[in-house]
Amino acid sequence: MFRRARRTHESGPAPEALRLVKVSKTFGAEESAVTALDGVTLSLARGSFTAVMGPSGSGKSTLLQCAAGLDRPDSGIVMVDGAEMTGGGEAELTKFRRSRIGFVFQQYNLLPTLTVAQNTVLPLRLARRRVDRGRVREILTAVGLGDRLGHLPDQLSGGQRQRVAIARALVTEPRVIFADEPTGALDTRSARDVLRLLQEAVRVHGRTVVMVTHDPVAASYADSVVFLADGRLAGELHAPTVDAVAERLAHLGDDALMGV
Ligand SMILES: Nc1ncnc2c1ncn2[C@@H]1O[C@H](COP(=O)(O)OP(=O)(O)OP(=O)(O)O)[C@@H](O)[C@H]1O
Repeated sequence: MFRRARRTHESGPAPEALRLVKVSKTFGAEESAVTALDGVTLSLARGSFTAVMGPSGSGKSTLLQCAAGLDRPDSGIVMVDGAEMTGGGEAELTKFRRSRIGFVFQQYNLLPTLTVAQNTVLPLRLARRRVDRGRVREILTAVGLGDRLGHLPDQLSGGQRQRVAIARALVTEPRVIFADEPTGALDTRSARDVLRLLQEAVRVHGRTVVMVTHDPVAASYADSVVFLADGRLAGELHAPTVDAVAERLAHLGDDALMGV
């Protein structure tokens, strides 16, 4: 069962959208075991935009997958919007994801035989929720695709496809949107459009966004950056600039090389 956390004082800190407590995940067994996450504890406020960065293999995608309920940690607790996600069965987890979580992937993950509008409403259909066509048109217009509702994905550019994916993530009004390298396959200008849309989801619509990226420019659109190294948190940077992020990343590399 998903347990709802008891309310604490009204005047307490900003409500949390996401909390991870000592989350660990190991792949493989014995000699071939790889600890991808090693006791990660993290708390993100509602309405925040956080980038997750770190060297290749540091556990970023695993963190996102576990936090989003796409994978299960071996131990630890994941709470989304005050409800614990790590307890229930598969059906319950799916329901939980559909109601509270949106996803944006590097390769868009659109269904090729469905139109832009049909791809966008897919999460509503899967959750058997009502489709408000006016609202769908509004969301697609907001991402700059108001005149592409009937197009198929292969009639769109990469940037346009990613904007459909963002519309699809927004349509269920999720608490948290997880984005795994959302600009990894895009040119600079399309990447900027996508990052601005994610920023707008946070600033205008109060969503919480967690984005894995390798790119210091992309990370600079976030409110803060958390760094991972060897499956552990390795620092945080608020109001990140491109230079500050790049410098911190370079030092993470040094630490890894020195085996720190
Ligand atoms: N399904 C899996 N089976 C076995 N090992 C895995 C699996 N997924 C991840 N790993 C291992 O766990 C570690 C962390 O991987 P993860 O993909 O989370 O890192 P990452 O920081 O996202 O890397 P990258 O930046 O290269 O995408 C790596 O050593 C990886 O090889």
